[in-house]
Amino acid sequence: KTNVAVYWGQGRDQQRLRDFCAQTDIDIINLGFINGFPTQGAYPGSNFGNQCDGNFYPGSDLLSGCHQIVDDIPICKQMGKTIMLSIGGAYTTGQITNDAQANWFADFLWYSFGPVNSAVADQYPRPFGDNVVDGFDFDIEHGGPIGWKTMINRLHMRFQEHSDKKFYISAAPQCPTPDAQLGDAIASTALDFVWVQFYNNEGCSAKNFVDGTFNFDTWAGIIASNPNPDAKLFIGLPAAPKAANDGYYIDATQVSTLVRWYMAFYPKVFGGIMLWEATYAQNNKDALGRTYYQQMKDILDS
Ligand SMILES: CNC(=N)NC(=O)NC
Repeated sequence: KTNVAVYWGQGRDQQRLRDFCAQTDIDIINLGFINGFPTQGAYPGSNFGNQCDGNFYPGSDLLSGCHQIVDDIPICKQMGKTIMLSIGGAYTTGQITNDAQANWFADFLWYSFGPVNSAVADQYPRPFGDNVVDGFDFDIEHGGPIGWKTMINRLHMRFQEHSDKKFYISAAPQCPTPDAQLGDAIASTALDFVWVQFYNNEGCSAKNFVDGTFNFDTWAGIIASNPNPDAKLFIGLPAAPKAANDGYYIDATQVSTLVRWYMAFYPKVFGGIMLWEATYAQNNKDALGRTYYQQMKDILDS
C-alpha cells in the first residue's frame, strides 16, 4: 500500500481539518506547525494559519484555543487518517543548541500532544485537548543539525514506554544530500516516513527528472539503510504551480511517468507522494474536476 500525505495548517483561506479528513484520497496529514523552538522549561510556539481562536498560553506563543482542531481530530481518526504534528516549517523562531533543550522539547511534545498522562497533567498543557497525535514530523529547513537526533531518540524512548499504540516519526528534508539539518538524524535514527522536498532546489528536484539529476536513487539508498528496515521514502511535490518557487511544479502526467518508474524500481522503499500543501492541492483541479491529491492517488493506484 502506498500513501498520499499532505501538509495542512498553512493554507490560504484553508478549510477545516475535517474537510480534508473526509477526502478518501488523503491518507496522512501533517499538521503544520510547531514553529517556535523553546528554551529549556519554556513552551514552544505554534501557528495553524486561520485556525484556532488567537489565544495563547500566558507568556508563550503556543496557541491555546485550537477548537476546530480539537473537534476535527476525532473525525480524522474515525476516517482512518494518520495525523502527524509537524515541527518547523519555513518560518521558525528559536534554536535548539544543546541536548537538555532537545530533550525538554521532545518531552513537551510527548506529554502535551501524545497520550494523556494524569501524572504530568499539572506540568504540561493539552493544546489539542485529549486528542493524541499519531506521531511527529520534522520539517526543519534551516538552523543546522543540533538537537534533532537527540529529540528523535528521546521520542523513541517515550514511545517504548507506551507500547499499546504505535507512534511514528517522519522527516521532510530538502533534496540536496546530505540534508544540512536532518542528514545525521535520517542516517542514524529509526524513521517511518521520509518525504523529501523534491522542489525548490536545482539539480535534485522532480522537475530535474528530464535532465537526469532528480536524485531519488540517492535518497532510496539513504532510506534503505535507515535503522528502521521498513522506512518509507515519499516523493514530495508542490501541489500547484504557486506552491513552490517558479518552475518546480510538475503536472500529473509528468508525475505519473516518474512514479511508475521509481515505484517499480524501488518497490520496498517507495512509500507514496507528499504534497505541499492541502489547500493548494484542493484548488488545483484538472479538466475532470479532480483535485491534485485525487490525481496523485489515481497514479499510485493505477
Ligand atoms: C518553503 N518551505 C516549504 N515549502 N516547506 C515544505 O514544503 N515543507 C514540507
